[in-house]
Amino acid sequence: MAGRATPLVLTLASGSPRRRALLEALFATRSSEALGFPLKVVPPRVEEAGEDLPQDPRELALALARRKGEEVPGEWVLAADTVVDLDGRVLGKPRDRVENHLFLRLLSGRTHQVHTAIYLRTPQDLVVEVHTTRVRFRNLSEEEIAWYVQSGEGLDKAGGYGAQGLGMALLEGIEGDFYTVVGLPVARVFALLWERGFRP
Ligand SMILES: Cc1cn([C@H]2C[C@H](O)[C@@H](COP(=O)(O)OP(=O)(O)OP(=O)(O)O)O2)c(=O)[nH]c1=O
Repeated sequence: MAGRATPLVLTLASGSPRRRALLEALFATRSSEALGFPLKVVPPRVEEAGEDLPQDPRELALALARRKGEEVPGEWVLAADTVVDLDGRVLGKPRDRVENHLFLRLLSGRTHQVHTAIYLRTPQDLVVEVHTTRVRFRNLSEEEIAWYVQSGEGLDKAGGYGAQGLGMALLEGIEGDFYTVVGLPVARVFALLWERGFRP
């Protein structure tokens, strides 16, 4: 249409339904516009393991977010990676229910860190940074852990739990941004987009 700028589209380089839902919530005011929804989702195909990856949990999150973002074409591209860090030990997505149980036993009664790295490529620049939130778990009984694990909720999530779901029952407290735990520091992403002229 003459005189009207082409609306900007952000490509989310992620297969995570959580990241998608958070961005959709952020962009909700645009959902009814004839201009179209400013979000496109392209899950990256990357290997999230390998000897060439850093051991340090924060560096690992940064390397993986970068790897995901570089995989996906587009002018405005956002990728992220979330790592659960228990005193330097990385707890990824549990392989199965047995490992999920083990992870929760490790997390029980202790404080861990959740690092979410973001990679934002824009027409102007590239921002790669990591955000950290501290999460404290209650003392969990074996029975409680078994109850949670059988729900299956933790299986596709770093550390084996979802703070936004049933996992809320496991938490004693959170210090920092909640959305960083769930997979995307939304307010920071919003600010970065806004500063660069992208209006969600
Ligand atoms: C700790 C925690 C993690 N998670 C999720 C967020 C991420 O989706 C996932 C961590 O795995 P990631 O590898 O960061 O993301 P992903 O594999 O789900 O998606 P993609 O790589 O395509 O972007 O764990 C929660 O949903 N809630 C939580 O409380």
